[in-house]
Amino acid sequence: MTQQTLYEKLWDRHVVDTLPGGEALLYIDRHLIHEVSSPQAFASLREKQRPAWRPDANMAVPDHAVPTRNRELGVPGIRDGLARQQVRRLEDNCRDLRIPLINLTDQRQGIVHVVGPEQGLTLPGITLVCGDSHTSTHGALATLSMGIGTSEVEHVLATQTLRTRKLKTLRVLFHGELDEGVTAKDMVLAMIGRLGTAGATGYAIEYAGETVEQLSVEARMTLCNMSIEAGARAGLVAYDAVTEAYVRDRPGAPDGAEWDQATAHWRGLVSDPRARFDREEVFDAGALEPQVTWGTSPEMVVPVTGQTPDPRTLPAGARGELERALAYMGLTPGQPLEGLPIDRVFIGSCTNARIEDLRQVASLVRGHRLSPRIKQAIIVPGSGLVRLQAEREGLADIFECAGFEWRAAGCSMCLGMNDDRLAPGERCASTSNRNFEGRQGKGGRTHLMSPAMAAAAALAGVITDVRGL
Ligand SMILES: CC(C)[C@H](C(=O)O)[C@@H](O)C(=O)O
Ligand code: SF4
Repeated sequence: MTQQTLYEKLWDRHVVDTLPGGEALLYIDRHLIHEVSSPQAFASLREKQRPAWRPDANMAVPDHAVPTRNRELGVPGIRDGLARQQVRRLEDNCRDLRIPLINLTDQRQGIVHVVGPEQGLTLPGITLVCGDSHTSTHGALATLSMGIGTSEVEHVLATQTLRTRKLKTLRVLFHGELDEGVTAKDMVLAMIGRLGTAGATGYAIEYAGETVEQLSVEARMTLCNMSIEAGARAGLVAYDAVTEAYVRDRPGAPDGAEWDQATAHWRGLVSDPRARFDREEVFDAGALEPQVTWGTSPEMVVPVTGQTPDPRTLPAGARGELERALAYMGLTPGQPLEGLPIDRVFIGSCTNARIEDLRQVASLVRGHRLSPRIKQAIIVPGSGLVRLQAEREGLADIFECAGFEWRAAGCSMCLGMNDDRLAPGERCASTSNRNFEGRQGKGGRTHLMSPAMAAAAALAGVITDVRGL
């Protein structure tokens, strides 16, 4: 029997046609929509008077531009005019094309990549796209998921298909047991550190090995989420009993006889034992330390016990990027990361704002107070349902007693498109996925890390090794 990788199986089952020039037409089972990347697509369809081909295959939710305070005010409560218009336009567009929308005041609202899996809109074996690069997140459920551009959003709305090229396959194997305080975030940051931000360009990454098998679906989402930060278009984890337990009873999951049929099919969503990958990378997860980025790209990452690099160790022509990053970050060559004073803490984003992330933070900050050095520490749940769950479990009280601000769901300070921003020069311990210049606000300095490490930084007021807490 031919041996196929998971990616190849998902691909073959969705190809509608092969096109001249090496592209294929791929059937798209699920399309998720947010307010930032969709307006032109809707406008163009309106101009051409084209309807949505399958409105019910879509789901829209505003997340990027939404405020994380005063949410009871709904859309009129959005202070920024542009943001208000974006959210309003999403509502209007969905009404016009009869596309289901989870609106701002709906309890299920949240970051599109948190909402999809939570609602069972993301299912094993399907193809899923969204006009957002972190759509790779959904691959944690053995879903072929990819970020697309605005013109492709239009194409998917109109035809329920995507023109795309087949990716190469990269298997990233993690062996060994993670140390206490070391998480999926550290695994993926270490991977990006080794591969570089363009290291997996043109590939779909499948995460495998016993470390990955031991991870929860939420942690697998953290891995898949940041695949794009290594240049990969998609991330995948094979279907197993962990996946099955996660999907069961989700609102969009099949039930009754359909559940049995579906799971019988889903159990085949694994790479065959002798399937050939185009490339393989192996990591010793047991030797991993908590990771922290020091620079302005996710690949500029070191273990927390490490230090910033020294550009002088590179040939003269190659120093520019490091020098610029160090200058922007206000750091010097060879400076240790541990002990670096932090101004703000952001715990949130589609990488790390699910309930398990919040439980981990709560377990560390319970009964403690934020360091007086910290100007502000915010915790932004990935969805309204995560927020509700955290409140039920008493986590929100723990956060507030410790001095954190407890907010409503959205992308928040992951990117400066809403009210939550860094001021110039401020240094932030952040659980998000991008540390580009100005990403969290003009002149802001971002250090990416796990929720556990961000919690440790909040208590210590400086970057600190969570293993010592
Ligand atoms: C605004 C949106 C299109 C963008 C993305 O594609 O990823 C954003 O979510 C991000 O994280 O930078
Ligand atoms: S949380 Fe951040 S990375 Fe995720 S979709 Fe929103 S802006 Fe993009």
